[in-house]
Amino acid sequence: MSTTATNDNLTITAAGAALDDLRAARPLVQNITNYVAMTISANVLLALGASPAMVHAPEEAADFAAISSSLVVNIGTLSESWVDGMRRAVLRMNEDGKPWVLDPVGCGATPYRTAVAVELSRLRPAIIRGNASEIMSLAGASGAGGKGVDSTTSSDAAIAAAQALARETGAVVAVTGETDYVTDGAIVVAITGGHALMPLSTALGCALSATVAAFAAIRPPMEAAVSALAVYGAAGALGAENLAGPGLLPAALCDMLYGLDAESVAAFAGVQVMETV
Ligand SMILES: Nc1ncnc2c1ncn2[C@@H]1O[C@H](COP(=O)(O)OP(=O)(O)O)[C@@H](O)[C@H]1O
Ligand SMILES: Cc1ncsc1CCOP(=O)(O)O
Ligand SMILES: [Mg+2]
Repeated sequence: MSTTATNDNLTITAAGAALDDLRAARPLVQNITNYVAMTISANVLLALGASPAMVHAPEEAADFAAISSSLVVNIGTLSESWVDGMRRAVLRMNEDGKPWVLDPVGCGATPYRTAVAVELSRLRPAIIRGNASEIMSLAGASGAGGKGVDSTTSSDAAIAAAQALARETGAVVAVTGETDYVTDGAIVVAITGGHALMPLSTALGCALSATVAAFAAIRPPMEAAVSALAVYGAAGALGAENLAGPGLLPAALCDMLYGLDAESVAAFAGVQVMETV
């Protein structure tokens, strides 16, 4: 595994290679996620070739972190005991030098949710992945909008906030929408793919954050985030191709992730390095 992301690693070809490596490694991914997202996140990870486990109790969250390759922390249906489990798990991951991903679901919707998202973002996540309203709110940017857990803002409008958040936290930040963007505060990478039906099926963003955690187990943060978004975007585009609506999309997405190869990733998604500050 390379330890630094150069622009050579931030390509659609590198994303296809990362998918092969992920299937070979079969990492154990701990998920502290919400009630809505648990089943689709586990199915997406299994279809990709990773091993999911949903473990959030404060009594065991840190012990499970000790045996996991990576962790996703998702605040979708948070309560104080869950947040206690999150803190314990991330501290253990940090102690062991292993990556974890933050999904700040609904950041900005309530003061409690925002405060927890801000606190977790300062605990050194490797990657933060959210929709445009969540990332702008977490960055303290004006005009974040947001409607509960849904974005009311385009990802294009959130690029500067994502860069600022990356600089402030040291995390790689992935902001998703019609076009996805990944930044370490300097480089910005645009990822195309996906389908307009995806935001109409609940928890596909959460399952994407779990996917980002799986790739973080085998790649450094920039490359992990870009690869995960490209692979997921290709599977989403392929899966939604002949559907009448969003109902069957989660199943189609899993089928496409299961069968995806590097050629299909390159055909149905794109990766473009936009700028280096
Ligand atoms: N209009 C769109 N066109 C294509 N893909 C989209 C669109 N909106 C969201 N997606 C995709 O849906 C997935 C979830 O992203 P998003 O809807 O932004 O997150 P969340 O569910 O957390 O709000 C990502 O893979 C993203 O690229
Ligand atoms: C509907 C809902 N309510 C609380 S968490 C959640 C799922 C959100 O999933 P996503 O962020 O992937 O749309
Ligand atoms: Mg979300």
